[in-house]
Amino acid sequence: MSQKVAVLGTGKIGEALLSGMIRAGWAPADLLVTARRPERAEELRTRYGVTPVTNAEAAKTADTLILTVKPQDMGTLLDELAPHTPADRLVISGAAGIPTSFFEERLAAGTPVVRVMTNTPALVDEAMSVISAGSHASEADLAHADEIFGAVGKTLRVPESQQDACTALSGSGPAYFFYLVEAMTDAGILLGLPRDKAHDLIVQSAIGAATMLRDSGEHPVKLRENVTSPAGTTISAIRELENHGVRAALIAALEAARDRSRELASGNS
Ligand SMILES: NC(=O)C1=CN([C@@H]2O[C@H](COP(=O)(O)OP(=O)(O)OC[C@H]3O[C@@H](n4cnc5c(N)ncnc54)[C@H](O)[C@@H]3O)[C@@H](O)[C@H]2O)C=CC1
Ligand SMILES: O=C(O)[C@@H]1CCC=N1
Repeated sequence: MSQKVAVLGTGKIGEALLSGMIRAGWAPADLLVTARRPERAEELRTRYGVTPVTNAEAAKTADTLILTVKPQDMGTLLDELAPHTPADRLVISGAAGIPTSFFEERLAAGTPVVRVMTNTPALVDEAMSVISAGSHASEADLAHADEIFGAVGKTLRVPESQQDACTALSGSGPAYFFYLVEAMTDAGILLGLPRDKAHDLIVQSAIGAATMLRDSGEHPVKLRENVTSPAGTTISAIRELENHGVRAALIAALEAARDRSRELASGNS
């Protein structure tokens, strides 16, 4: 019998995962979805051929439940699921901050829980998903999570104690790059370029730099040094970045993201 997987709270991340699983060969007939609004559930059925169900039906029917609601909505969802979820279901949480113990305390004793932090490049099969086991999750459970999230990009297993740091780095990471592109495009405007041309120049430079980081085997410092000619243009820009404390700002920013992830664990809204 085929294994059924349900995505509960199918918003941006849930849909990105669902669409990637289908691209990777999962049969839509084996995929269930839940959504708060009926129009959203119908949209998912039309777009992907998956079956919308209630949260309780998903818990009763699916072997694996992937919970992709906001951290602040997780307590309410678990209240709804707990009476209907047998202890042999694999529960995978995609929420920032919430520890596996939060789920273990609210579900039947012994329920296997896996915590995953993915990111939005799941939409283009370039996600970075970081996976950790709760106290009852087996190697087979982790392998199943690897298989699901492997459909949308790379996966990495880490101890749960590192999840908040990973959330700051790769979970939120794409936003920092989008922010940089936005700011550098503004700089292009200041320098007199039309916005669309500035955008294209920066995006292609980002793609080129990202490909070199991934494929060249060189350290980022070496790659940057190769761009930085003596008495040239790049070093003039780097001096301004250092003068404005950009490195320190990035370190502080990621520390703040890590701290916010920790706060979400206590249900802070
Ligand atoms: N957006 C991002 O870049 C990332 C988000 N995450 C995590 O993924 C989770 C989802 O984030 P997004 O997809 O951005 O949020 P979203 O708001 O797009 O999706 C959450 C969905 O859950 C639905 N929902 C809430 N309570 C429900 C319930 N009881 N039953 C059924 N549906 C319910 C909402 O209507 C919404 O459509 C969050 O926990 C977030 O921490 C993780 C990695 C990256
Ligand atoms: O901003 C957030 O809380 C979510 C989690 C990681 C990325 N987005």
